[in-house]
Amino acid sequence: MKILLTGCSGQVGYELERSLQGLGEVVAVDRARMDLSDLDQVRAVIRDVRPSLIVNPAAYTAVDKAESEAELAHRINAEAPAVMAEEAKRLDAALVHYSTDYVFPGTDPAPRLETDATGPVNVYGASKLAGEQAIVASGVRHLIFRTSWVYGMRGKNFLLTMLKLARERDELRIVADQHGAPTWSRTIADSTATVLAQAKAGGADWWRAHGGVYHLSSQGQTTWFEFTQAILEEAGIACKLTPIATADYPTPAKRPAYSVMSSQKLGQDLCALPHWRDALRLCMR
Ligand SMILES: NC(=O)C1=CN([C@@H]2O[C@H](COP(=O)(O)OP(=O)(O)OC[C@H]3O[C@@H](n4cnc5c(N)ncnc54)[C@H](OP(=O)(O)O)[C@@H]3O)[C@@H](O)[C@H]2O)C=CC1
Ligand SMILES: Cc1cn([C@H]2C[C@H](O)[C@@H](COP(=O)(O)OP(=O)(O)O[C@H]3O[C@@H](C)C(=O)[C@@H](O)[C@H]3O)O2)c(=O)[nH]c1=O
Repeated sequence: MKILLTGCSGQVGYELERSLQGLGEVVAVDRARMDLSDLDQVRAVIRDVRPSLIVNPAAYTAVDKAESEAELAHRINAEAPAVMAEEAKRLDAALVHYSTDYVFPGTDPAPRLETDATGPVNVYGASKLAGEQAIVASGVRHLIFRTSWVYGMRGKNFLLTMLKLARERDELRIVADQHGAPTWSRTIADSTATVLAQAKAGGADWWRAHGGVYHLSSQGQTTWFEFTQAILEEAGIACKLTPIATADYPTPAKRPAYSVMSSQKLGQDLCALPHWRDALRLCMR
């Protein structure tokens, strides 16, 4: 199996480059080799590499900035995946793509299922949903993993921001009315590899039976405030934490109040997922 992996400098891409090694030859490309805002280049690289599988964790992930860069976010998160899908189909290859809890409006306080109605409340979420829809519409063999609140010990993420701020400030004010499930980048990469090992063994029949959209988030749920408490507890850092309302932390992008997803479908069919608190402990150790 020849795997074209995008975004290998990102949180998930970095972990995937390691996790996918046992599955075949991994051709990992970064922005310098394949810029997702250049659709001709995306097409050309795929035609040059001729993969049997494309794994695409690259994305425009700056949620607030996307509000003022909607066109760029849409090109990277929707149009580039559409080109990947089209080219993968031409090659009879499969496509693994990542999406987000932010495709949901977050108004209903029950874990979302894959079959639930979407309705993004910000530009980033809308661009990611458009990417999902383009892939599904293309008819390519695909897996779309919707994940949430991704963190790890490298890259740009909430955990590293909180560790930095807690060392610099006496007090942190953190929103306590947005609910979600923090998910370690390594959990995403290892789960992807587990599922792809099954796909490799099962061939075309496997994709017919199991292809589609899956929620891939850690078990349990929390708020950004409680997540910060847990991070500082693991790091042994004492800093005053004050819970605040979303309204007291104005941002350019609106965020869903409740974006917990049920990963039961993935857990039952293909791969068990850890509780967010256990994964956080493991990550920080
Ligand atoms: N981060 C999160 O909290 C969440 C992420 N997701 C989804 O999971 C997936 C992985 O996210 P994550 O690893 O956290 O994201 P990161 O922001 O850590 O990494 C994004 C990657 O995309 C690359 N990239 C961005 N723009 C371009 C471009 N124009 N051309 C080529 N590469 C580009 C970045 O390259 P460079 O280093 O050069 O910028 C980087 O390698 C994405 O699909 C994201 O939407 C879903 C839910 C939560
Ligand atoms: C820095 C900071 C943030 N916050 C709030 C702002 C926001 O509501 C919440 C999270 O902040 P962030 O901007 O780090 O997180 P955000 O960029 O919204 O994270 C999202 O990223 C994209 C890519 C996804 O797909 C989502 O699943 C989700 O992980 O924390 C505070 O309350 N206090 C603070 O000091």
